[in-house]
Amino acid sequence: MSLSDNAQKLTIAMPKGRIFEEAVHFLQQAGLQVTAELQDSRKLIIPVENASLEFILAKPTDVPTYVEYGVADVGVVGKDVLLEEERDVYELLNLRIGRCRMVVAGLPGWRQTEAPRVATKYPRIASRYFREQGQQVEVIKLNGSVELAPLIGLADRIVDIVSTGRTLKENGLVELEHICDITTRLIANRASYRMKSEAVDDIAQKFWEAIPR
Ligand SMILES: Nc1ncnc2c1ncn2[C@@H]1O[C@H](COP(=O)(O)OP(=O)(O)OP(=O)(O)O)[C@@H](O)[C@H]1O
Ligand SMILES: O=P(O)(O)OC[C@H]1O[C@H](OP(=O)(O)OP(=O)(O)O)[C@H](O)[C@@H]1O
Repeated sequence: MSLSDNAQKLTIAMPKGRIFEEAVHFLQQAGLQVTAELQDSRKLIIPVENASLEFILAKPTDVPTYVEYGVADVGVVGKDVLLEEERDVYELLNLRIGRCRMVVAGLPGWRQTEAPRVATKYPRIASRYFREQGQQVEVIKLNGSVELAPLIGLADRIVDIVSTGRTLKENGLVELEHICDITTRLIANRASYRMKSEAVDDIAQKFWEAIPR
């Protein structure tokens, strides 16, 4: 049964920013009628004509929040955000897009110091990683351009995302430890997964078939 025949309206939270284009292309590959409005408009709520679908365009870090609270039934979001935000949602699919990796990085020739400082956009991921490594660190939360921290003496190391490695290289930093690989995921609200199971299963099936293999 197609979504348009399905009486259950589905709200999908989409991540604005870096992976938005890739996510929109994925939706098109999954056969969803994505209009140019989804890409060109500044609107944040975009209904899909003739389909029981509605997109909300959110900051990536907020996608799991909208899904946990049920104002979005499903969401497209990076695994880094899921690991950092720890929201109570179902993770349905690894979409295998938005590929990158979470690493520890710093200046070459870095040496262990007493309780080193680690700067990151991901304090929970960083704290958990160093705890698992048995290392005591002071985590400093930043909201972006994290590579600055070792260059200006704010921190000894950073925990951040890398994909091409260009930002690290152009700032004279090197990868020191690999934490985990990151890709984009499809998540669902727990109640929607039961109450709108037909519509959620339908969209999950369409996404499953569109996953690059
Ligand atoms: N360099 C990268 N290469 C590939 N994917 C990335 C990269 N950086 C982030 N991502 C993925 O894209 C998602 C969104 O990243 P983006 O930078 O757009 O969000 P953000 O950090 O919330 O935005 P902002 O940088 O404006 O604060 C991340 O959650 C991650 O999964
Ligand atoms: O390995 P690269 O291809 O150079 O990508 C890595 C950069 O991408 C992300 O930054 P983003 O552009 O998302 O901005 P931000 O620093 O504000 O997070 C990440 O924080 C790194 O800075």
